[in-house]
Amino acid sequence: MMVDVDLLVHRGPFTLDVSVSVAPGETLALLGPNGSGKSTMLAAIAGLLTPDRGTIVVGGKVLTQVSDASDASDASGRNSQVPAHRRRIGLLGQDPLLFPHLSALENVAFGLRSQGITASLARARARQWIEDVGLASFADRRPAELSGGQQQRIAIARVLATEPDVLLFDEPMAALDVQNASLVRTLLRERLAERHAARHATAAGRGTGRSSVAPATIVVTHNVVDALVLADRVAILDRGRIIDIGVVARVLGQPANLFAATLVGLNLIEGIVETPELVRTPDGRRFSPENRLPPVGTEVSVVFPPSAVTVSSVRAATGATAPAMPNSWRATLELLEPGVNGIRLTFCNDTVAAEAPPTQLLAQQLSAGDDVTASIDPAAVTVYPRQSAVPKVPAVPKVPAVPKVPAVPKGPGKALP
Ligand SMILES: Nc1ncnc2c1ncn2[C@@H]1O[C@H](COP(=O)(O)OP(=O)(O)OP(=O)(O)O)[C@@H](O)[C@H]1O
Repeated sequence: MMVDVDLLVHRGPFTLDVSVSVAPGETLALLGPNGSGKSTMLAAIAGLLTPDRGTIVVGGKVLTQVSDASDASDASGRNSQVPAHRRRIGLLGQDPLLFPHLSALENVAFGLRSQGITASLARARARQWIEDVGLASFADRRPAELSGGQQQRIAIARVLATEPDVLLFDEPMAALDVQNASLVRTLLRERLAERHAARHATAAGRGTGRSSVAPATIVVTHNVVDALVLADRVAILDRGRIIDIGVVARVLGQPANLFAATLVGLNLIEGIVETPELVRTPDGRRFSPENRLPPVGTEVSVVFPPSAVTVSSVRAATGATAPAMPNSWRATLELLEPGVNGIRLTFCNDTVAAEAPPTQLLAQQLSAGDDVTASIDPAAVTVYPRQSAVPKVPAVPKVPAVPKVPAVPKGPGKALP
């Protein structure tokens, strides 16, 4: 179902101030630095905390309405807060939080039972869901007899079985090793695609019949792979505000802020087009990329990979004066650390990073504290107009698409480790 969120939350000196809508069947990945307010936003949507002001509307039904700093349940009747357990919102964090004394099957059936479904029907549906997450032969085990990845898959079955109107995932893969994270991610993608195929549950004869509209999904993550695999749109949250939102390819493919750029392994500097061939940055760097530039005067983002930056010792440079050429600048090496494709170099008072093969650094005997000339390959520089404000991109209902080849085997005897 469509979820519309407009929130103001104060937590000590921190303020969350966000407004976002997610369409039925759409998955929004929420990315942002530590402490930017991602979990606070989910907690408010789930009804676990009352905002200082704002509204949360799901499928046209008002779940939270707080018009000022007064208590949400005040006597005036203007404000309202539907309790968390009556929200039809499925919340899954990095901890599966299964009941330890119940079997996997009973855990999944529990949520259905609490919706008033009879014991036998709840067990039948729970068994089907456990099959769907590839753990049919583990149905009678208790959580302590399951691996972390298996427990998380049972938790996914539990949350999906109740057919919530909104799904909230708070770093669901964060506690898993790489292999299990990949399995759970694939499983989530497939099960979400199924959920998003409208009326899937009803057509399959195991839905409650109430949920003919696909849920809106929000996934909080620090992992760019989660966004690429699961999301239709990405929102970047920074210090309690959404600083960018849009389709995954734009927000992560043409990053408009340092956080998104760093996440996808790129440098980003902001500048202004000074001449048809030249961009100048506020700190005086000049870039002359090979590609055509936007019109003179346009504020732009200059983006390039660390591997496109080469450094040479100023000691070794001939006639070493301040570099006058575009695409190069003086810097002081701060840190040398292992990188993805070599040694990663960072510089004093600079957000730019470089990456160089160890042999190149050894040949120059470079170490922290050395003054260097950094040069950039102009062919590797991308320049595009700067995103000045959060773009108004409407939530777009997703076209249902169920993957043809399930990556997670189903049914007894095919359970994954
Ligand atoms: N229970 C609380 N009481 C007071 N302040 C809190 C509470 N929980 C979180 N905060 C503060 O609210 C701000 C946002 O925290 P939140 O957990 O929402 O961020 P986050 O983006 O989810 O961070 P992370 O990526 O580290 O999980 C932080 O400044 C944090 O210190």
